[in-house]
Amino acid sequence: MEFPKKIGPYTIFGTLGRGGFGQVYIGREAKTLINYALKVSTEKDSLKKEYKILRKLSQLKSFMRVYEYGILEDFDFMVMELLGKNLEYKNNDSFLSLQSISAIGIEILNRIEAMHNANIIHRDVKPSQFLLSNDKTNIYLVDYGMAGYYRVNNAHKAFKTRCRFRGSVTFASINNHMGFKQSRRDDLESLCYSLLYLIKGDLPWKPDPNIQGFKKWKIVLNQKVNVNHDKLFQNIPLEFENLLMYTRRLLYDQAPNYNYMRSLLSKFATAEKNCMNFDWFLYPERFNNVKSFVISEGGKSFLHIKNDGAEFVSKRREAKIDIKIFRKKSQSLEFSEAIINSLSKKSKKAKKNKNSLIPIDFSLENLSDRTSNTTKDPELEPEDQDKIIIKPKAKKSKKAKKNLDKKRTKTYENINNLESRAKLDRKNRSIKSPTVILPEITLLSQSSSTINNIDECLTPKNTFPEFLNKTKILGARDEFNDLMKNKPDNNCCVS
Ligand SMILES: Nc1ncnc2c1ncn2[C@@H]1O[C@H](COP(=O)(O)OP(=O)(O)OP(=O)(O)O)[C@@H](O)[C@H]1O
Repeated sequence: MEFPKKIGPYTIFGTLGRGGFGQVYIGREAKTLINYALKVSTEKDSLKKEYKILRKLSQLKSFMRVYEYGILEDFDFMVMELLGKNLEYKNNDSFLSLQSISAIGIEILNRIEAMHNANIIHRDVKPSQFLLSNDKTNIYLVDYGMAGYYRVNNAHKAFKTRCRFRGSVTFASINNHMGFKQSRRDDLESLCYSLLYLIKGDLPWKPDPNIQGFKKWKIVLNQKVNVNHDKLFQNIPLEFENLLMYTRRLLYDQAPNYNYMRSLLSKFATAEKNCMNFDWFLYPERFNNVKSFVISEGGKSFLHIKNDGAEFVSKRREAKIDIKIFRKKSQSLEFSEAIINSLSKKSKKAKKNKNSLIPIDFSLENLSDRTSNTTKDPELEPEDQDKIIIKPKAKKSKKAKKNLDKKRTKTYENINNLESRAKLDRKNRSIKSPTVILPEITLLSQSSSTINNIDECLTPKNTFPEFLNKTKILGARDEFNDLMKNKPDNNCCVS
């Protein structure tokens, strides 16, 4: 696979993913030897909006850090924290357990809630956007290429019909298929399809690869609407059906009850710490294809040890570690706990300059370097973050620093000050979503009709524009149907 050898000061040595809007490469910063994920697009300015949104979100806990945006002659690029593998099933992957999937659902729900509280909707939620953190204790939601603001100046954006489809057809909400403007509910419906995919390993609706655009969306819409629910949720706990029905019944600008959704999922994620429900910690033997390890020394220098048969070879220098003990432990839950404990003590240890040992899958796809976490302090104020962009860890002479800065400003334009983040941050803090504690739904039968009488929303329905515009919506649906009959394959923007 061809890829550019160098982007700005980054040496590219692999591809992490390919999507509709460009490529994501793995690159190493020459001076600091820190690995990053670099998203590249040949379409001018196409990454700018995503970068701005990521700058805002990266101030929040458990969101990917983004470091800089560069403009080169042929393409734009964005430098991000390098994360682990995504949760889309590959050929030989064994399916995750219900316990693990529920925990993943809770994690992503937490990310979505935090994002919604920051006035942002994702509009492309799917398992390939769920990425493991480097220590595998956390799940991140990535790719904000389709994201946008659903609320501006504390007012929800107006409802609209005949909108362009956005997102991925398999995981899109029905309202998205219908051409209705997306809001918080659409992210949550897509989350439900993602969880269903993780449970079943597949979804029954299939876009035909030979059919593109408008027609593709029409066909999948029909499949989604007409799917037999008993079959769809066969052998799956009722809570997952409730979850989907709840998100489908949310109104356009209704504040979702994230607590209710979490309560449904938490029935299956029983371990005290959410990450302890993950299969890679519960059943490490299923995931023991770990080929190498990264050892951090006080958060500064790193050793890569390759598992070369029985021999362990350090890439840079010899490691003084009893690998046998480590391997033995890695097969057990005890080891998982050890990781988590070591992580919680990580910052203290870094200060004391003691060694910590973290296993990392060394395949290119999963390759990650914990140093990428150390470039920025997530606890810093956004203003301070700006000041230390790609700040090398190693101490440099003043002259060397000056030369490096000069070189960078020549190569690409840094646009980190595109907006006043401090202002946005203040706004964020003042907006809090209402929390509605609801009684848990107890269902007697598998039929979806049983949940029809339950009203999770305390806000009267007739205050929602969708209700007021019911006639308009029905009209739009008819219009949409007519359009689908007559229109050729265009008016689409999605994969
Ligand atoms: N920070 C990262 N660290 C590691 N891998 C990443 C990172 N960001 C993205 N990837 C990998 O690259 C893939 C594609 O990235 P992304 O979704 O951002 O690109 P895209 O062009 O918008 O894709 P799509 O069209 O599928 O939505 C992801 O599924 C993930 O596997």
